Amino acid sequence: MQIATRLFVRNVWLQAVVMALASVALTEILWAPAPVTYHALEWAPYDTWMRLRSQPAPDSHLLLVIRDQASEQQFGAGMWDRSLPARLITGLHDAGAAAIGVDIPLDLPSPPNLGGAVSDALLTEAVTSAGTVSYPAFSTAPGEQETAPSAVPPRSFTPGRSAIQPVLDPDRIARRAGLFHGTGTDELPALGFSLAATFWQVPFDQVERRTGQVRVQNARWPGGATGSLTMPLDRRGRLLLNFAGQQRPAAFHTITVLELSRLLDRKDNEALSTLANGNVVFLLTQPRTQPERTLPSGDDASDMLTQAHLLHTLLTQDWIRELSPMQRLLLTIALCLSVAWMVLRWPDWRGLLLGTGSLLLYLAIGLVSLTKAHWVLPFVMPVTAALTVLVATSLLGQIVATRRLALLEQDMLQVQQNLVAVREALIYRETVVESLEEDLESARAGMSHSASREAESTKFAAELQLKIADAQAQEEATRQRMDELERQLQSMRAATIASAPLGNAEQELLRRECGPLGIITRNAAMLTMFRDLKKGARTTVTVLITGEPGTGKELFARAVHRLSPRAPKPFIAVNMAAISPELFESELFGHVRGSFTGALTDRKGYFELAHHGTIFLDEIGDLRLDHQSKLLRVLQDRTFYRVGATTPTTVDVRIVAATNKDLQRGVSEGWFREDLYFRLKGLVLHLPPLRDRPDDIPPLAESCVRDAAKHPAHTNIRLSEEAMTTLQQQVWKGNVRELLQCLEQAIALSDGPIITTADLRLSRQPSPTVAATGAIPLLPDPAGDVAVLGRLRQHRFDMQATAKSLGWDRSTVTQRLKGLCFQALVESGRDQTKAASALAGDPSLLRTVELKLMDYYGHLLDTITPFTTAEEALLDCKRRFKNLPERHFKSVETLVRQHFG
Ligand SMILES: Nc1ncnc2c1ncn2[C@@H]1O[C@H](COP(=O)(O)OP(=O)(O)OP(=O)(O)O)[C@@H](O)[C@H]1O
Repeated sequence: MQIATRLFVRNVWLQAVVMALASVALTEILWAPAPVTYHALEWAPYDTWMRLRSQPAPDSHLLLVIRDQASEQQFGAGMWDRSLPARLITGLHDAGAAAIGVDIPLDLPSPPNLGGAVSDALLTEAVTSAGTVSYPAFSTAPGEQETAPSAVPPRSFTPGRSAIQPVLDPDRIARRAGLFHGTGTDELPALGFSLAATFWQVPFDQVERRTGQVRVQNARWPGGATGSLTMPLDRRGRLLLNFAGQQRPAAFHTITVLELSRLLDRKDNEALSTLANGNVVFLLTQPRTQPERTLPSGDDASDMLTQAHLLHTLLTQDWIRELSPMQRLLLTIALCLSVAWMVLRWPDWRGLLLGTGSLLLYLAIGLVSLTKAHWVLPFVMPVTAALTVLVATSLLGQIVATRRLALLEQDMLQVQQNLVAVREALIYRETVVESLEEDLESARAGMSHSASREAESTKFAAELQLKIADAQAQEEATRQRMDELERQLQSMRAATIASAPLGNAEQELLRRECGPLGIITRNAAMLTMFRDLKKGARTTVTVLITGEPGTGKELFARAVHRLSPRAPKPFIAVNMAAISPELFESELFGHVRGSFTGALTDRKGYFELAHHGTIFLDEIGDLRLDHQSKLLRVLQDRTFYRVGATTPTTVDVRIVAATNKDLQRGVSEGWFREDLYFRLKGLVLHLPPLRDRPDDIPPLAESCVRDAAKHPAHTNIRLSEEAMTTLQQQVWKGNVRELLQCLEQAIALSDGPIITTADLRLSRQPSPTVAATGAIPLLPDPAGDVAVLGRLRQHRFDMQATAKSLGWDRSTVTQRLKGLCFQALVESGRDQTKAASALAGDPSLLRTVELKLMDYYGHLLDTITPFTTAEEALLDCKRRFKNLPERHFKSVETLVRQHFG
């Protein structure tokens, strides 16, 4: 479960997939109870397009013979005697009609008053002798009896009995027609399809039926060309209709029954041939009866008319295609996936914008594909699922961010624990190496004293050397592991710093707003000040920024300008302390030509250069009193005289001033004019020094290192955790400027990708920890032991790093620490914890020092235990600890005597 959560929290793609699938499933469930609304909305674009598109020309091979008022006046208003259609069919057949469709169900007999069996016989004879007539089979089952293309081998059809029922969608609109209806021996072709096949002269055994399509081989077109064609059907064998015109009979070529009858009466063979020869003729002779179907245009139509639209679609071969359910589902998932990914990838307003943009793009593609390529893309499901995913993913983004942070902290803790364990292992390995080296030294010393056992001693020394090499390799491996863990921890820290939002939402927002202005801070007081700055910037109020050097006064002054409506106009920064007194007026207010020697041309002063913009009067507290009065005038009414000018100049400038002096004190001590002070004191921002906001050190340092990493020379450069701690402990008198300079130097000097404490070169300014704890009363410092201890603490008792920073070899540092440990043990009455804590200074280093101390003392005890007297033991210790500074050997002596005493 834990693993799955971690995987989910860390993998944006996984989150996107889960969100997309969940949203699609949810949307399916939500729409399930409302199929009618769903269908109406889903097909709204298609229906609208069918209604509004420019009307395609009717197919020239399709003629509708319709029953109008004049025909009814002539032949009666109700059902007609079937001898009339019999006559029309024979006439049309004789005129060369390729196929004829009639709307009379021949299965049902005529009523006796309309000719009865005689009329039926006449019509049957006409139909049979024409051989190309299709008519509706009488069926009691209305509606949707279409069948999916089955595995039943294709049957042979002849024109004749056909089905005319359209397919109704759940919203009762007829948008499709099946090509076949019924099953098995009851199966009939749709009348429109039957007529098309007759028109193409396709024997029905040439019709191949497959899932999703019907293919017709050897179709013959007017003019003699032959070929095959494939009709795209849906899974249930239905063809989406491409309706002709306004979906009324008038959309086709038409002639009335009366007109046709008259042509036949007149035996106008030429006119008849023009109308019928080679064409399909639809005879609509029946009075309007129910049921009438609703078409996408909203018009009602008889089933025969719907068949005419099917025939029109087949003859024009202008198919409208739709996706299979699986394709629709995949498309919906793909859209949701892209929306979810964008929202998760950019968890701010950009994600929402891009997500919404993708949705709108999809809708646009859907409309273009329908109207230009005649593909119907799904609409309701993708839109609702994408909207669901947009909202749900935004919420998930927030939850995941919090969870990710919690996991990161958990991981960090784990890595920290590993680091502690590896550090301890390193200390152990260092000690092993050191002890072996001492043993080797001692063995070598022993060799010179007893020449008789020289061979044995040499062998022992060689063995020791091998052991040392092995121990050193292990130490190196442990050190590498530690470096790796430190790097890992470092990157986690960076991630936490970068991603951890501030607890307070308003402050978090302010923190983000600071970023683009170059201001990096997480400090609550600074952020509150930035909020005031933002408000003040919109007005023209004079802003006075105070604070120690390097706290960011100029940065804030620039922010005032950039957040004000004057942002596009100039920002002129003037260092008041740097202007020479003689040129003060000329620099600030400008001069006219010839006003003094060297004034060769007219020149604008800073105030004029800042016209409509902002003038930043830096170091205003350093202004001389006489200059203060000159400045006061311009601050009062924005008017001044150029040097040598007789007319005043007026400017429109926003004034921002800064100083690191206490102007209030200046007023009371008389070196700053009170009236000028009050003039400047519009909005006062006092920037706290860095020591009062240590929480700003990590983000400032991170940002500086991140900027450096953009440079190819420093790719992947990082700050070690230890270096970061050192930075936080440092007193930064020069505030942010000094911190940044220190880091820039460290970046330039660092040898590898990790900036270490040593790279910071902070030795001249020891950390408060060292400074505060450096004076260990037990250790007089004639030989610099305090300084060495300070350096050891600075490098967290890492011998190698300390030695490197001091420019010594490691064993010298080891001997110093060993001596210090023995001395501390003596002073603490052999209380190891007390001694270790006196040396560690910082509680976080206690464990490391304790381990070292225990090892050193243990080794001493191991050395002396085999002896029976202190003198004998000391003799051996002299040899074994010969590199220990003499002053520390005294402590060894004391410890040995205490042991035997
Ligand atoms: N909050 C901050 N975020 C990022 N950079 C900062 C911040 N504060 C100061 N700096 C940087 O520190 C340096 C000094 O800042 P700035 O010149 O604004 O300080 P100042 O108070 O005007 O100094 P001085 O009083 O010496 O003129 C600049 O490089 C500035 O970009």
